[in-house]
Amino acid sequence: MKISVVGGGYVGLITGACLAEKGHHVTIIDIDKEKINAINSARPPIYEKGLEELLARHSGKNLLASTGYESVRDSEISIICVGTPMGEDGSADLKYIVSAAESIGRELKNSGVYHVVTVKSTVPPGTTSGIVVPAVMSASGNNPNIGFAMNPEFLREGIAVDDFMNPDRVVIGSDDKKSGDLVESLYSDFNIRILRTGLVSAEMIKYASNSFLATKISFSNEVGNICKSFGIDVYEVMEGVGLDHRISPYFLNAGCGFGGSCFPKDVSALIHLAKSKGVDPVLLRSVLKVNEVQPLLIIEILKKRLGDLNGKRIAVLGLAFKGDTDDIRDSRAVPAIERLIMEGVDVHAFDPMANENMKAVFPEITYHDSAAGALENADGCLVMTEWPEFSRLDKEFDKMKKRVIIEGRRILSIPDAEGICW
Ligand SMILES: NC(=O)c1ccc[n+]([C@@H]2O[C@H](COP(=O)([O-])OP(=O)(O)OC[C@H]3O[C@@H](n4cnc5c(N)ncnc54)[C@H](O)[C@@H]3O)[C@@H](O)[C@H]2O)c1
Ligand SMILES: O=c1ccn([C@@H]2O[C@H](COP(=O)(O)OP(=O)(O)O[C@H]3O[C@H](CO)[C@@H](O)[C@H](O)[C@H]3O)[C@@H](O)[C@H]2O)c(=O)[nH]1
Repeated sequence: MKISVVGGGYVGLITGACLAEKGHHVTIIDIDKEKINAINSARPPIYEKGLEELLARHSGKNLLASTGYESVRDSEISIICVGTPMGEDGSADLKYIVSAAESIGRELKNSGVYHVVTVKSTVPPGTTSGIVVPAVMSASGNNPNIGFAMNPEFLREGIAVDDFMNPDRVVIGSDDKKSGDLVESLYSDFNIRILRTGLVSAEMIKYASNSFLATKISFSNEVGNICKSFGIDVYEVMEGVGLDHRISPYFLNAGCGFGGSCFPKDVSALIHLAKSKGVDPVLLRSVLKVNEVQPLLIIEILKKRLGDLNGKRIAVLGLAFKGDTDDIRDSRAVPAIERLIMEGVDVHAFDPMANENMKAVFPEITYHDSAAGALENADGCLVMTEWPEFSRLDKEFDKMKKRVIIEGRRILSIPDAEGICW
């Protein structure tokens, strides 16, 4: 099938590359020229396991990239994957969605070929029918050959290719059968459960899924904080809790909280949606509250161990919002470093992949190429990201003045680290 993917970020690029791997002819459209050039030269603009190989196999062949929307006219499906960032009031900002929908609509003017516009971006319920449909229809001169669908994406960064290729489920929302059927045909050889719903349910499933996962994490963190005060190991507790198949063992890892481009943004958007209808989302508000406080707790523990932090040298290991990515969006390291700077700390940071990205946020701190470099002469150390390579650290901590090590993620394998909530 000929497919146009609009937006070549994490979701669009993975979607495009994976659909090319499935044999489709894909054009990725993005307004960012650098990204387009990178994709066309088979250079991944983001780090994602397996992406380089996919681009090497398909770029310039059945995977093309362009800053123009011309390919839409020739495609049977366009998939909107542009960003829906958090607005100032916590709501989802839909300006990129509107502009993408209008551009798609313009290309479909007078086209006699049936085309389905599919929204994959995370959007509030009602967006596809209330914003995308009118924008496309008006720009296309009310072309009757256009259908609409909503196909939320559940991939995780770091293992995005594997998640896209082997999802737990595919959700396809449509208000007419023909549109949904065409999108479903994209997944015909995926051998997984496909759930067909209306447009608004598909949109809401994404928010409810992310909010539930975020709730599991905040719940574990709260239980962890209680456990720590009793000297109980929350990881042992959650192992026991997660053995109940009604709960499952996943997303119960306590620590310094959830970051990333999705959980904080999507929980905030759902809170905003609830309030707009006069519903008070008590639980979701608490999920965010626990998450805001959690990274600051690690600083409190550090203070208990070291006293006044002013002038102290502190190593921060891990800047990415989780392991296996260079993405720092809403990383829990950000509020922690902000607080350290406020306390007058000399911050020495290391991340295997995210140093460069963090330099744009905190140009004033010192970055190192290795954990050992950051730990040299440090008074204390905070571990903020679950990078697997941190589990091999031990002798490196001997470079510190004294081994005062606080973990925000359960990743170290040394006996003398103190956990944030264990
Ligand atoms: N990142 C994830 O893990 C993930 C997973 C599932 C769903 N989502 C959702 O998918 C959507 C995209 O997220 P992302 O992380 O890929 O965002 P991103 O910021 O990495 O990428 C968005 C891309 O869209 C491009 N863009 C913006 N306006 C455009 C336009 N008018 N035409 C063409 N391109 C345009 C930008 O240049 C950018 O490259 C969001 O709604 C997000 O919530 C993200
Ligand atoms: O038990 C856990 C699991 C995760 N995290 C943290 O939660 C955040 C998010 O992790 P993860 O869900 O693995 O990463 P994302 O790539 O943000 O993926 C989430 O957000 C995506 C965007 O919507 C969804 O598609 C995915 O299904 C959803 O897992 C990270 O900071 C993790 O450190 C924990 O603290 N404890």
